Amino acid sequence: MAIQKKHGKGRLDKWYKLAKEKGYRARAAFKLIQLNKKYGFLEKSKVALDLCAAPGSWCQVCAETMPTNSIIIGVDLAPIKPIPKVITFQSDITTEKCRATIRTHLKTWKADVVLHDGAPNVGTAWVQDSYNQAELALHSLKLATEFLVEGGTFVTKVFRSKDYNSLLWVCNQLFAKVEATKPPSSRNVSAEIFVVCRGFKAPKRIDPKLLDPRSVFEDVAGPAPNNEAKVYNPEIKKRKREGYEEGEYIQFKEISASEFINTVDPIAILGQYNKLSFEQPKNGDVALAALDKLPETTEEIRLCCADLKVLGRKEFKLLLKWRLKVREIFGFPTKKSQKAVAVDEEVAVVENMDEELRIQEELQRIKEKESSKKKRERRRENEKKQKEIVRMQMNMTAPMDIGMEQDGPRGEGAMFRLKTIDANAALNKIAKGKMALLKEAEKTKDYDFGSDGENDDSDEEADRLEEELDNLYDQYRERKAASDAKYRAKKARKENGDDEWEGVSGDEKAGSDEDDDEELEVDSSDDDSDLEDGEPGQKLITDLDGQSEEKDGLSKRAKNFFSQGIFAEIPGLLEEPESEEETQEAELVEAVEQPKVTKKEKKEKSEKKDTKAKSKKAAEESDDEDDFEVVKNNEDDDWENVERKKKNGRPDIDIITAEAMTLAHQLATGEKTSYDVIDDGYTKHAFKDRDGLPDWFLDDESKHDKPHKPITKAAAEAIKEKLRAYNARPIKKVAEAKARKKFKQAQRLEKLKKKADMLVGDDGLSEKEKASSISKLMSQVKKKTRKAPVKVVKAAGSNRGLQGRPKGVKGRYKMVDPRMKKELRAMKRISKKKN
Ligand SMILES: C[S@@+](CC[C@H](N)C(=O)[O-])C[C@H]1O[C@@H](n2cnc3c(N)ncnc32)[C@H](O)[C@@H]1O
Repeated sequence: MAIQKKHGKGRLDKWYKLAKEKGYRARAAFKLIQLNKKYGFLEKSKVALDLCAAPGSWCQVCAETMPTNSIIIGVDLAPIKPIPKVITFQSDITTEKCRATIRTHLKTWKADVVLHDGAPNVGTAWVQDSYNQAELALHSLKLATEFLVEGGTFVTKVFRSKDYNSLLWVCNQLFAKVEATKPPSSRNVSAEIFVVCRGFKAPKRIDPKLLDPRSVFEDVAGPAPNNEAKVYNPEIKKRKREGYEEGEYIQFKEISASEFINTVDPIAILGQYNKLSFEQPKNGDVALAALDKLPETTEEIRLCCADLKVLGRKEFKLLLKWRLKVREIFGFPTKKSQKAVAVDEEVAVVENMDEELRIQEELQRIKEKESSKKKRERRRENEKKQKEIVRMQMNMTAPMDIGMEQDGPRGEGAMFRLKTIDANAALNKIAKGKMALLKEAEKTKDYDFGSDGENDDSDEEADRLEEELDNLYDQYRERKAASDAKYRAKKARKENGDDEWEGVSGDEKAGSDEDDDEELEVDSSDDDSDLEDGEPGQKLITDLDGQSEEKDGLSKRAKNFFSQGIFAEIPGLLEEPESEEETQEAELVEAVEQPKVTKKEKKEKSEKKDTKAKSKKAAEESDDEDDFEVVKNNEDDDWENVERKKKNGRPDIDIITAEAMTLAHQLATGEKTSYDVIDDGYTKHAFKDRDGLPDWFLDDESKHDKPHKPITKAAAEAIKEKLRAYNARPIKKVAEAKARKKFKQAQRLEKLKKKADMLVGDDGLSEKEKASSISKLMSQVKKKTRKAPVKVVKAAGSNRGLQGRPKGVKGRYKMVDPRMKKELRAMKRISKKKN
């Protein structure tokens, strides 16, 4: 069966597109629209309760279909973004609290319609994993019985599972009409089915057992066992109608109706398949053609064959009877005919049955073996994934490792074999494993548009896996961000439009990421933020250091850095507003526009290339480590051995700066031409196709896809110098205290200046007087204001028990208790005596 791609361009089906067009939050909206078209329950409802409503497309449909001023209440584990005219809240529908909240919203009203589209395992409902779909549906039914008005409608989604019939039975006890239907927008391959229950009977008393998952799903008997199977294989176990295997809700199995007639185990077919098909295969099936034409193959039989998973006991009986009839017509052995033959040729029949039995057993054995092997494989894969997730949670691995370790059939990583994972149903298990991890992120996550949260569509599953991986990666980044002050500082600067390195190397920046700026980033960012708070001391640090203003188009830190002595010889470095990277870029553009190169320049270029190649070769010879590059120039000794140790796998920003400096130097001294720079720009990474690649992959790639550029000794020295300067800096508190002191001094000086100016401008004073007053002022500033000593006040007489300042005491004081003083003295005396 062709499964629609849900990734890239071809991922979205028509319902998705339509939902997007119409502004619905999920394509699930169309399921309700179609159900309502068939049964028309919304138009006449004034109060609707939507259980498991996130992201809210059903609420949207209710709001636009129900009469104005209707009351619509939506509840979900996940938050629902506000919808006009809809009351929404976050709660678990299986809890008492949820019930109470609904009650407060509904007050004394009753709901005309209760909707339930819940699906555990999906969306943010990880915590509810213990509840399966049927249990959730039963919980919603329980709420419906409490809030529905008599004659009201209840719509619920159910997966065709072993509990399906039990649930239907319970619905039948409570509603006048119960119909199971599958709207066209629900995919065929999906095991979901919608049960529309109309005419709520509103019984005065409901047996609690009726709505208790334990009793409902255990006590209600399944369809009666088939006797015919016993005839052929008395050993065969009692048939279990389990519906879809756990986690394999997406399987849709179809078998030809003629095979059902032929089989010796009709029960197995009825249990395992979804449909008995009357479609002729390409090579033709005579028996099927005949079967199709038989009057016994009635319309009812055909209907039953169309969807075996919704059949009840009665329908199964009907199909089995039909099979027997057809077998008789076709002359196949039946129970009756075998009995007749048994009278005449007893031995032969026994032999026949034995043979059949043997085959049956053999088949059963093979089947069991295969399924247990599959299970084992699945478990192993899940365990592996689980371990990886744990490792990732502990920051032991990058998210890219997940799913990449195994090679697919065509050599691709497991990551790209979403369908395989899907088919193995490993996804659900993985998802369960990641519950804890995802819980948090899922809480805040926006519902993915169009993925309406069913765990039954293969492409949705695949989409979910991808979403999960994306989420994991986002969480990984968030966690990193949370633990990484540098990252936060950088982010804050970015938001303030003050990203220092933006202009220096825009491209490098993406790759260099958060750790690049090292300590400098932390400190300076702190300073910056403090400055905003208006702390004078810190403002002073920047001001006094002369870093606060941007000049010449260079950022303050870059300017500071390039103003070091080492760059003095390089002409035009500070004046040039453009960074090296920008220059490169501009030159690249220029090169594209003017591709012609003069002969002289070409020659120059090839010479330079040779030199470069030589130096590279020398470097390669002496370098055998991946993250340690030694670059040497054979001609002069101006090159430096630089340890290109990366920080957390990312290139060091200092190295990048050094490379930029080197290039600037080379350009300034004419060692390199602009064409060399252009040339260097054409690496194998330059024109990489990044379309459709996930973020985490691109992020990781960008850490390693930068060609190493040479670094001169001078540049390396500058880096070392910079680091030395940073290391020599006092700790922040000391620096702050010093700065505060300086600031206060400056303030005092400013005050003094003002006063002195006033004195000078005072015409009533002689020059001598002016001079003496100014020198007085000066001495006052210099004089240290001594703090008055603390006055000791006895808490005796009128001061005893006094609260607040004693009379006649000015300045700082301390109350002392004379009795305590005496007692202390006495104690001392006694201890002395004892000694
Ligand atoms: C298929 S989505 C519902 C889509 C919704 N009908 C719409 O149109 O947007 C299934 C929802 O069931 C919710 N859910 C699952 N278990 C739940 C629970 N115990 N209580 C509340 N919501 C639950 C999930 O959070 C998820 O959002």
